[in-house]
Amino acid sequence: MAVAAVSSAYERLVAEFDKLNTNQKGAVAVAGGLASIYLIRKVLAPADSNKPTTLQLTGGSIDSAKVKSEFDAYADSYGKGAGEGIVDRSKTVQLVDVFYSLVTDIYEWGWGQSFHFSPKLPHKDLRASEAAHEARIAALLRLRPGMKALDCGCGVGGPMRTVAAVSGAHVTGITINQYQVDRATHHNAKQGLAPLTDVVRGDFLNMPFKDNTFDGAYAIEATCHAPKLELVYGEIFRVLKSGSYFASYEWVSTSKFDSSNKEHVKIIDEINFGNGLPEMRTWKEAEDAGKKCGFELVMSLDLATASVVCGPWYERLRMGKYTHAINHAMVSTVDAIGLAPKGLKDVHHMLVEVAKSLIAGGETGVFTPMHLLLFRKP
Ligand SMILES: C=C(CC[C@@H](C)[C@H]1CC[C@H]2C3=CC[C@H]4[C@H](C)[C@@H](O)CC[C@]4(C)[C@H]3CC[C@]12C)C(C)C
Ligand SMILES: C[S@@+](CC[C@H](N)C(=O)[O-])C[C@H]1O[C@@H](n2cnc3c(N)ncnc32)[C@H](O)[C@@H]1O
Repeated sequence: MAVAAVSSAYERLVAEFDKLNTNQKGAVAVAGGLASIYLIRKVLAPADSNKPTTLQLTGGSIDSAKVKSEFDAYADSYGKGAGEGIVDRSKTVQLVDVFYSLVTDIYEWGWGQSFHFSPKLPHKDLRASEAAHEARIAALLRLRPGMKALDCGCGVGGPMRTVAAVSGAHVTGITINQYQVDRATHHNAKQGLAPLTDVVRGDFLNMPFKDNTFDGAYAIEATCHAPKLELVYGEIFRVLKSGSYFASYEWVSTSKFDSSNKEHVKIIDEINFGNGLPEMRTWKEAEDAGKKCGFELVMSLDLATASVVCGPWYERLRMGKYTHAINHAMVSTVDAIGLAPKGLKDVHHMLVEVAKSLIAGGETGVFTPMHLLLFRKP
């Protein structure tokens, strides 16, 4: 029956195609050719051969048979009440580890090796704008050759490779997720940055480094995962040498957020769920957390509103909405025919939805993923 339906649809298409004039036939052929090339590259071998293909998507450190049950347990850990976030905060670190096993391949496949947003720069493409956002960190920390820097929550290492390459400093990255350690180490070696980088698996609330080890530290869109900001800022303070700087691009709610506005609360709830966040802090709470740990506040600035020459930070997500739909069809297909772990389509669906919530957070202005905080250890 399905075969008959496909064959009749095909015949109707051929009949419609026959009715077109020569120019229209040419245009359809070119469009069809380009669409096929896009799909073949994405499914079998994307342009950047370091990216996983659709057929290579995994559940990270999670056994493929357990992806569905781990995702369901992750989803159940979020409260249904307004603004609740992760109900049992003591499970945050473990849930974040699961979250990154579930999303890391999809992020690399659909976004790249830097798991953050960046302001788009004039006459610069996405990669150049991303690199500039990362290089700003090296400048703020005054890094130079011979120094040792810490990347707190390093993902698969996109930012650490830029920071090491532009500054010549050595960068140690820490992430809670073993799969990310393996990916980051692989990319570092492949890009010739092994001598200037190290990646360790560990909890940034309890880091395996001695007091006063680093000449600078940074966190890009990562400390938002801590159950309490003071816990991670306090650890960073401990491992930094005195006189050195800590820079963070923080995920926070802005002054426009109104906790009595149901729409605002819904947007933030959805952002928390689709991004593995225990809760959302205000920009003021983030500033205060750093000061409470002993840091001097040197700079506090929302980069989302500081400069929007080439459109807002969420434009890349808005532009990608058709690609996300095609991606969803591809992931659902490989999931259904058993070529990807069962449950991966649920993970992808969560990301399709969170893209909309992030755009809503940006459009209403209640949320920013790039509030720059620069602290100094006295
Ligand atoms: C800092 C964090 C992650 C920030 C971003 C890197 C990611 C936030 C939302 C992610 C995505 C949303 C939609 C996905 C799309 C449906 C899929 O087909 C391809 C990947 C996405 C574009 C994905 C990519 C990464 C994000 C933009 C958080 C976790 C603190
Ligand atoms: C959104 S990713 C950002 C990664 C990287 N900074 C980048 O911009 O590409 C957040 C990172 O924080 C890490 N992380 C979250 N909680 C952590 C914890 N308790 N200890 C160590 N790393 C953690 C995650 O594993 C992930 O690597």
